[in-house]
Amino acid sequence: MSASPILITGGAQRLGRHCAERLVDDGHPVIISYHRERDELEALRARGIVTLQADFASEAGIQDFLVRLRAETSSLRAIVHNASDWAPDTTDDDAGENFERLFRVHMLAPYLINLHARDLLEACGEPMRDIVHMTDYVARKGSRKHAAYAATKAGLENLTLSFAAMYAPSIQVNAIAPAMIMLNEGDDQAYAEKARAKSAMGLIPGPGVIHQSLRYLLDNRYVTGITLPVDGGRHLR
Ligand SMILES: NC(=O)C1=CN([C@@H]2O[C@H](COP(=O)(O)OP(=O)(O)OC[C@H]3O[C@@H](n4cnc5c(N)ncnc54)[C@H](OP(=O)(O)O)[C@@H]3O)[C@@H](O)[C@H]2O)C=CC1
Ligand SMILES: Nc1nc2c(c(=O)[nH]1)N=C([C@H](O)[C@@H](O)CO)CN2
Repeated sequence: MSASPILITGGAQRLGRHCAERLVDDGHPVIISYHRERDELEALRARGIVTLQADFASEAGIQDFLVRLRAETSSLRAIVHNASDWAPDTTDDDAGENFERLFRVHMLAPYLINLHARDLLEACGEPMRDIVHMTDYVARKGSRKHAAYAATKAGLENLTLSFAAMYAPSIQVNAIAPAMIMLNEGDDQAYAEKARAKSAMGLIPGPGVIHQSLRYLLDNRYVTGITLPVDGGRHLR
């Protein structure tokens, strides 16, 4: 029986792409979702990674993705809910729409995909099956400029507890809560230095630490319902 694929949502760039490529190196078939088509996707496709378009900003988009996911595979080894919109708060008329969009991307999409793709995980013939939610250090701290983002990540963190209880023992459900892992385009040296100073480890590690954390959860059959901080000791500063 061939191995069941691992689904990584939002896997076209940055952390999700790094993990998708490393999981292929580890021998897993991988499916990613992407929001925007772009040339870089060809390199992933060339490695045999299946790419499915998705817009999780609406329930219709989430349901449409699920239909195409089921057409693509009859089982899954794991689901990594990585897709995310790091939108700052807005104070004008679209503040409510901004919050609702982040709720859909960070909470409704993982919730509906976990509910409606459970049977795909149960169909996996391998001994372990996993769901991993990518949350954020700020889920427990809040954020002055990304309150809606932080609140919806906190909701995703809470969904980890509920689904871990619902799905045990056949499916393990955990979260990874990163702090600064990699910079964004346009981040200058001053921003980078300020970001490094926020953690006890004083560095911006890059996406390898997320693959390591994901590997730990995928390989450990006795861990469920936890949130794994990967934040350089932010809480110590
Ligand atoms: N990078 C960091 O330092 C940190 C990251 N995290 C978390 O780790 C995860 C990965 O971070 P990072 O790689 O920086 O994430 P990105 O900002 O690169 O977002 C990941 C993907 O989410 C997709 N996405 C955004 N909106 C939608 C939507 N409406 N529907 C479907 N997909 C969508 C994007 O797709 P597309 O590109 O195709 O538009 C994007 O490629 C995220 O959950 C993030 O919140 C937490 C703390 C720190
Ligand atoms: N979807 C995203 N979420 C987050 C990002 C990002 O680039 N995309 N970046 C961060 C920052 O690194 C933040 O941790 C800096 O303090 C947080 N979330």
